[in-house]
Amino acid sequence: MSFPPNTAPLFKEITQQVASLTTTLTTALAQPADKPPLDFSTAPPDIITARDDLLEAVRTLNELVLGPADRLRNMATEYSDPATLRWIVHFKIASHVPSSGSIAYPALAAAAAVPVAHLRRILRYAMTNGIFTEPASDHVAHSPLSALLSAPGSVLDTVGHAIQFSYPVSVRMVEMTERWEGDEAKDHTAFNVAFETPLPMFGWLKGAPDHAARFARLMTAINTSPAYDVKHLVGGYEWAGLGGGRVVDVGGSTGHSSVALARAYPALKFEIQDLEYVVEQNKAGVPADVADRITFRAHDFFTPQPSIADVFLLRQILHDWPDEAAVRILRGLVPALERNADARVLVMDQVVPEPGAMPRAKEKLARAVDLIVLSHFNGKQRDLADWKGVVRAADERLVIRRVLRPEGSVFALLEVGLEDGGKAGEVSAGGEAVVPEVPAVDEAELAGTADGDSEAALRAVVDKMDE
Ligand SMILES: C[S@@+](CC[C@H](N)C(=O)[O-])C[C@H]1O[C@@H](n2cnc3c(N)ncnc32)[C@H](O)[C@@H]1O
Repeated sequence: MSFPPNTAPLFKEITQQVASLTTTLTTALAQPADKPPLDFSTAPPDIITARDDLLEAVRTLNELVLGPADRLRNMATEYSDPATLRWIVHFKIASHVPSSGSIAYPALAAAAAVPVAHLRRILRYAMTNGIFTEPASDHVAHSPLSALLSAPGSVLDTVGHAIQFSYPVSVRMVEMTERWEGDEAKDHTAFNVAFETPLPMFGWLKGAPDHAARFARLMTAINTSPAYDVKHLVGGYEWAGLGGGRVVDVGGSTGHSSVALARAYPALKFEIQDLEYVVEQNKAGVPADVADRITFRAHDFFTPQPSIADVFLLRQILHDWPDEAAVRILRGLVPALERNADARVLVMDQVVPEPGAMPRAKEKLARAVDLIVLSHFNGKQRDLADWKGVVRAADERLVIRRVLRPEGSVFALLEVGLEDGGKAGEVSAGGEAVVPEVPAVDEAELAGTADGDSEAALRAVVDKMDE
């Protein structure tokens, strides 16, 4: 028996990567070699890439050493990791452990109101994952990991939401498929099975204030992280070229995108559209310096667009919806595009890469988000073929003219317009244009392929729903 031949070279490569990253951290960041930063998210891009490469190499080495059978066994049997974490978070164990020193198991059990026998066995398993330590016989103390679970903060919010909300949903995907066989209704999901409710997730959250508040904090944290920053919208498109044009921010929520754009482009005017109650909540909150150029309008985006504008912005809207709904939202904008030959739709959302096109860890994360939106509310993270499918299904004259990828942004900008709008390819790219000029290519790519077939099927479904 031996390890695969590429094991030793990989180990050597990892050693070199560790040495190089350590040097970079100590010199570039003046970081003591024995104390690496815990949070790499704010590090310069080259350091993040070096760390990603190292993690990928370590993962590959781990897989080589394990071999196929043990890799599968590990994947299948590590369910105790999330299960114990869920128990610890649910009973708020970490908050009862002192920040320094330790506490005896019976005292900790009494403080958390749990049976000491369960506590001891579950914590001793968790300790093998580095959560808590047992520095003296029958005493529990914090580890760096458990300390993060002891007080409110973004780590506890992320872990708590994942483990108490999404994890029970994820294990119900079998029932979702068996019960609804791929039906895309928002109330036919693994969430509905796990939470035994007929309500769609966002409707259910309205009646669950604790879950809703944590979810809102999490969304705020994500939306304010660098990859989601609204600066990518502001700098990623040729807004200045619109002169004194009008932008409709469809599903604009609080209007933070429009406010940022209004500040950067003093000639532009904005209308923020959303559901009536959202408009009522937000219309008084527009900052005074841009208030004269921003208006609100209650509008359901499943109905025809009433406003005239140069740009209809759909930021983080369509991924919330299954294909048939995304098609109806886009279709609602077509009359507005017909009214103004210069008008375009700007979709800011993720474009999932082709399988294998990015490092595995990143691809895994992107695909995990896709499974979350599928299992929770029948949403969809789309690749380019999916985007082309929904766009063409909305109206056969509608095309993706360009896909712009602002550097550092998790989202791409898809410029969508009517084929006969006469604007294709005229505007220079504000980021990397991966599809410089699309219509003819789209037709060829879609025709006769599985995507073309699904687009036709999709259009038929939506046409039927419209009847
Ligand atoms: C994920 S948020 C995106 C908000 C904003 N565009 C952004 O980028 O942060 C989705 C928004 O769509 C709005 N929305 C949901 N259903 C809607 C509908 N039928 N018509 C109009 N807006 C709707 C929600 O109220 C929410 O503000």
